[in-house]
Amino acid sequence: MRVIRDATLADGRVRDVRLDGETIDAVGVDLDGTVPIDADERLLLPGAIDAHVHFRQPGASHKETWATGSRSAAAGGVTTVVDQPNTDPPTTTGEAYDGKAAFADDSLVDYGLNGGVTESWDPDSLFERPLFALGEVFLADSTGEMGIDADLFADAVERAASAGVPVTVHAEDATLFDESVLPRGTESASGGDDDPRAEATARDDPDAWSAYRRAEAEIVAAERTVDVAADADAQVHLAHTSTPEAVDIAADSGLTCEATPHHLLLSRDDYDDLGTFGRMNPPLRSESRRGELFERLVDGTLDIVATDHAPHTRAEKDADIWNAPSGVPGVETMVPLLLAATRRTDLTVERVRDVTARNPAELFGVAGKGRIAPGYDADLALYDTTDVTEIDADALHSKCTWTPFAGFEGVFPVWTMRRGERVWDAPEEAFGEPGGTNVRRRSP
Ligand SMILES: NC(=O)N[C@@H](CC(=O)O)C(=O)O
Ligand SMILES: [Zn+2]
Ligand SMILES: [Zn+2]
Repeated sequence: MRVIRDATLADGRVRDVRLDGETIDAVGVDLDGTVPIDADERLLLPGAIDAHVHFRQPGASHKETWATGSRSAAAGGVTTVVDQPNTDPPTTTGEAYDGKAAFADDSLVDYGLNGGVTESWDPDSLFERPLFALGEVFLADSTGEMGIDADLFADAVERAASAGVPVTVHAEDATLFDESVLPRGTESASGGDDDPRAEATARDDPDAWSAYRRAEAEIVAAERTVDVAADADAQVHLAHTSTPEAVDIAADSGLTCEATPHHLLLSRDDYDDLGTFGRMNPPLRSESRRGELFERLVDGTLDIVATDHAPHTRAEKDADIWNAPSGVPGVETMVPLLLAATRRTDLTVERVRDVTARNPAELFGVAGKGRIAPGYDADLALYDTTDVTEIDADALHSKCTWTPFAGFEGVFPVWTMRRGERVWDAPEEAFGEPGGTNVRRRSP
């Protein structure tokens, strides 16, 4: 059996980790084994579970594919991804689920597939499939225009609850967006010559996106989601919460929530550098809200970090703020950014382990993942925490070829293992073979 020698675990203990095929056999000191893999006291983390990615197939393979997206994941220490339903066709029927599952065969990492909700969804066939979760359920339009109304949302949450499937929610209330900042003639409320909105308030600077999809729209939608979850007695998770208020609402009411690296590390102050490449939903918030969100990462209030990896091409993003698509890539830079942050903030490596692996596995019930312990999958990534690099878009592997984190510090994995198989070897710049499996297809 192979033994990873002298790995430093997140809590600082130095241990050997013995592998039996795809599984961790033992964690201990001076373990016997035939094939040694030297960790040299570098940091060994459980492979991260990114519960929120958009890998764009079917329908938009010019932005990302399962092959490119999953390589980007592996090169960032992520060994499981959860794909969202706003593809083309949307994953709102059993047939669409099966179609996406065929694309996911190309995945280098393990995965879950979510089901989505639109007026024309087919819950009967959809819930026959092994959904990772129902979601993200869009309470406002985002990429894919899958925003739904309150009644359908309540129905969908009830269906999920009776099927025992968790629900993840994109919580923004479009009726609270500030249309006064829109240019004349763009939205439903805009009229002709008698448009009531003052010319002076219309904006076209990138920060206008944050002014438009303002924080209150998320906070109110989060509150409404709490009520819907309680009525249905459902397990509900708030996706990409961008405000400390929404995190607190979740924490106080039995919901769980996630934050993205971009909402934790970027703010409205960064539009000067990012321009329209900084447009995403929910949008970047004030620097003070960003700081309060980061505090909730550090202090344990936040349940998980997930990336909302939402690639669009450079050409697509290079438009005015009202026409650029929403979303930024992130699956490859999540763990590297968080590990680098442990060097200059109060964030601990144990917390990074928990929010990227242990907690997502526990709260979504992912069998056999999220821990370095006997019986768990050998999903592992090794990091040299003294090797801090400056993030460079050219060195990343997403098909979109850009990152909002260029120039940020990152600690990237030396290698990444998916169920015992090396899927990324940084010194060799070599990927393994596809072979990712659907985490909901195995017996618990
Ligand atoms: N976050 C985004 O701005 N965009 C996402 C959709 C989403 O998660 O809302 C995308 O798929 O492009
Ligand atoms: Zn979303
Ligand atoms: Zn998303």
